[in-house]
Amino acid sequence: MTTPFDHPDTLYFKMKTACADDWYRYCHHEFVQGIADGTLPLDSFKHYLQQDYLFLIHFSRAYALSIYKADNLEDMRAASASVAGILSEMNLHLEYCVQWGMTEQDVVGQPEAQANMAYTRYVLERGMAGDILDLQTALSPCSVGYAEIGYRLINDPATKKEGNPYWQWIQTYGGDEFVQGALKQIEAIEKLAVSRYSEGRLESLCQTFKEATRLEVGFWDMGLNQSF
Ligand SMILES: Cc1ncc(CO)c(N)n1
Repeated sequence: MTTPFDHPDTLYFKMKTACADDWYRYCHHEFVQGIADGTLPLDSFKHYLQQDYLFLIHFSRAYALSIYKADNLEDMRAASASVAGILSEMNLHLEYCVQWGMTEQDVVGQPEAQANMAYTRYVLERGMAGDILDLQTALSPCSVGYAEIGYRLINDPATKKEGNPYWQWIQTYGGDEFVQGALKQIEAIEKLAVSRYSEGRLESLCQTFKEATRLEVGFWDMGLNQSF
């Protein structure tokens, strides 16, 4: 399947293909398959979604750091729109939680799973220790990966649509708004690369991208196993 995310001459594509095996494990994880065919145990999804709510709180902090680290006002505005996008993505989670009789207070009162803490703090650390390109690289497996997954599931005829309890999730991440946000993220990296990329940085950037991708795999595992 050709996707809007795969332009071979982008830095994003270079970093993704440098960790192709990990990327495949992320995008084709058993958890994702269970969402696609509706067979994922509901308790795994509930655990995942509550953890993801906590994830998005820290993830929006990391995106907020990209406002601080931006090179110019235009990039600050774009980063600010991304923060707003994440804070509205959280509404999906709350809608599901309300159906399960949970309030926002119940969700934010949950302990944070280790896989969750590892991922969000890793991204924040890359952003604090590095520059804006390191930070945007650490953020990208999250924002682009979910769009790639959602886009594939929406367009795959094998995906169960009717009666799939996870269809709303698929629609959120495969929907136009999220996909456009992901394309903006790829563009943002391209734009930063003009002034900040040199070949000497490639290895370290690929490492950051790969670690974030592996942490995404760990996040699905955490959901599936309902672990803390
Ligand atoms: C763990 C994780 N990765 C990516 C996204 C997409 O924003 C999300 N909601 N959660």
